Amino acid sequence: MRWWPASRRTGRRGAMPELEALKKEAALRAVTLVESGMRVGLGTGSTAKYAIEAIGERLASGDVRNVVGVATSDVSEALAREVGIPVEPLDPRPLDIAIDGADEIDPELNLIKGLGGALLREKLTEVQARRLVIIADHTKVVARLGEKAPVPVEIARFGFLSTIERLREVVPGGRLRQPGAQPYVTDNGNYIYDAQLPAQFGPAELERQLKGTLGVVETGFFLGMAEVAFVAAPEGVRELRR
Ligand SMILES: O=C(CO)[C@H](O)[C@H](O)COP(=O)(O)O
Repeated sequence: MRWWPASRRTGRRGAMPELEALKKEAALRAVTLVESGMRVGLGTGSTAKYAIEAIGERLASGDVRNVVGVATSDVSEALAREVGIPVEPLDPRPLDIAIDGADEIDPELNLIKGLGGALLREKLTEVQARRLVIIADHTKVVARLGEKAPVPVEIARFGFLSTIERLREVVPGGRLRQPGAQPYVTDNGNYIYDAQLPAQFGPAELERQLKGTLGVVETGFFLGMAEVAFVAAPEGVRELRR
């Protein structure tokens, strides 16, 4: 584990609320790993947004050249284009690096992702990255997954009530994500079921059971995928490795 004192990286803090400033610090640290010519997986969420903006700034200043992004959501693709990052669709070639946020990070760097709704495209993209770099503020670090966040499970719309019944046999607690009158719809046209994790469970076994449930498209468990996490706290940015 390594620390960078906050003052050495960003100097004076502005009026940005503290957590936002921390997310940005983590993002800026990760973006130093982007080099000219790289194909970069662009994550989704309020932390990944800072990384996308910073990559755009590095391209605009000429600090790096010929960087191409592969976006994990429609929102991130739009932002990437806005800040001048050329975007390509995902194809079978490996990505040099992917930079993304997370909802929870355990000591083994297993993750819960998908509270932002992009888990399927994130997993499809990031599994092809030579390095998955996670950026987060310190509130995302937990001793065990499920401490604070549910695990989002993307499910097909067709027959979703039946799928939820089957899911409840695996994880009794949980609910369909429904921010308003209608369920939340992912970029892929699916719904999300936010499953409350039992107190005792093995993430790999639960992932296997969830993936084996008819109607489940993908889960927000990202197990054994992240190489490093840059976690920003008031004391500085910690580098966590498995
Ligand atoms: O997995 C994600 C989106 O699907 C995000 O990376 C995750 O929800 C963290 O988001 P934020 O940086 O806004 O806290």
